[in-house]
Amino acid sequence: MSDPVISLHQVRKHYQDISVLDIPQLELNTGIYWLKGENGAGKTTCMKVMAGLLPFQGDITINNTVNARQHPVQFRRLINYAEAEPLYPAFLTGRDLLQLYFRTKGGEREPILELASRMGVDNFVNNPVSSYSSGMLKKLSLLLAFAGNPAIILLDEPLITIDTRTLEILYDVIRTWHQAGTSFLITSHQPLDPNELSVAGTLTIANRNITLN
Ligand SMILES: Nc1ncnc2c1ncn2[C@@H]1O[C@H](COP(=O)(O)OP(=O)(O)OP(=O)(O)O)[C@@H](O)[C@H]1O
Repeated sequence: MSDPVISLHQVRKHYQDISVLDIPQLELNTGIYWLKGENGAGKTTCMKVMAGLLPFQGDITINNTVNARQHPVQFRRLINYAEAEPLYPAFLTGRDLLQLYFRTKGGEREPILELASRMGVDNFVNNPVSSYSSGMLKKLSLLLAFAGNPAIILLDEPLITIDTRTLEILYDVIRTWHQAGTSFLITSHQPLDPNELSVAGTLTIANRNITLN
């Protein structure tokens, strides 16, 4: 059997003294996963913890070798995260952010520039993000999530805000990247369309823990 793309061991997260996550063990093999749970269950917190954006207790490892604490730079290059409601410094342009991601995440630029053109991000990439609509911001954040050579991409509510044409492109690019070996963890309050994505498992977050079905 292949190594898990990501494994969590004794992962705990508190906000002040309130416990939000207590995950004894979770291992995901390569695939596309749907992460579901009620409002406030901890989906966003879990993604931010996995992406190395929030402090936590415990261990998270990618590809069985790259540990969030021991190899923080390498770890963050292997996991990308797109926020449900992205916010960026108002004065930056989409192009500034693309350049920043290219520098920090590495990887080939050409596929991302092609995707920018396909998604229509090209049309506004030189404008400051303060001028973007919520859908434009969402498109930019989804585009940035594909930068570099991530082993796993975390998409927080990617299906909201974007128009139907962009949704088709998103499904298509998820399928293409997945065929090339990238895994996905996707939160959505609606089930992922089985005609569009073949899901390896459903993760349910409840009572601070995650179960895989
Ligand atoms: N910065 C914070 N400070 C304190 N508590 C927080 C903070 N962020 C989230 N929480 C709490 O952590 C819990 C989990 O929140 P989280 O945003 O992870 O849930 P979620 O499953 O993504 O919810 P939703 O489906 O509503 O987006 C909630 O009880 C929330 O109030």
